[in-house]
Amino acid sequence: MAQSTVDVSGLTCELGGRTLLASAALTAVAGQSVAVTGPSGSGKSTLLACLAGLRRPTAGSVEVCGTDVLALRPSKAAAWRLATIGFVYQFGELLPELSAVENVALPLLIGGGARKEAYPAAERLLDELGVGAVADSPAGSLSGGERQRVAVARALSTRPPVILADEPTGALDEEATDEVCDLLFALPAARQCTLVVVTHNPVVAARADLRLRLSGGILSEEPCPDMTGPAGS
Ligand SMILES: Nc1ncnc2c1ncn2[C@@H]1O[C@H](COP(=O)(O)OP(=O)(O)OP(=O)(O)O)[C@@H](O)[C@H]1O
Repeated sequence: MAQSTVDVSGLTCELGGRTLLASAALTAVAGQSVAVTGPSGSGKSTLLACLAGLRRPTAGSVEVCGTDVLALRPSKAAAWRLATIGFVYQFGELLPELSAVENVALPLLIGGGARKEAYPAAERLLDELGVGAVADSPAGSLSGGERQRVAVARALSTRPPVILADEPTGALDEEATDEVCDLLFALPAARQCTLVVVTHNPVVAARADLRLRLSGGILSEEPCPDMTGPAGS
């Protein structure tokens, strides 16, 4: 069996007097996609923050690609995160004054990469993701769909084994949602990475290999939805 890239157990997180995660468990392997749904405020983003070592849980263990995330020293955590995790957020969170290619090259430059390698690599990624034509456009001028594709390219720039996407299609119309989903859900197989997507959209969640729901602190597996009926058609 493939080795887990994400291995979480007993994850408990109490915040503001609420138990957002009560002994949650999650295991995912390279090549697998996971969707997490649940009511607003249930703690989905908090779960991602725990996976990335950005939030310290109250209890439990978080292992990502063999690293005990909770044991990471603060001085090592940022470099580990840069190499291991790519983030995609709801509004892209690109730097609007920088061009698309500059945004995508940035993680490579921050990681100590040379400009002469970072920029061609960023351009290649933008081409691969179908947004090569906007490489030199300021990120602030892009459409929602273009912005999210560029955000995915940025997340992939350091070739991380884990991609965490928090409502990556939450600001997109149906057509752009489909396009960005096509791109995102192709990543695990194409790049042998693990994708964890937080979403409110059941159509997006249905595309994942593993669907989890977080509600009342309980993270539980959801059965494969029937998308053939009137509600899903
Ligand atoms: N630093 C904090 N201190 C106290 N409460 C917090 C803190 N950060 C987040 N919360 C609360 O924790 C709860 C869970 O937040 P989180 O963003 O993880 O939920 P979510 O499921 O991702 O929500 P949404 O779907 O609306 O994005 C919310 O009620 C939020 O207000």
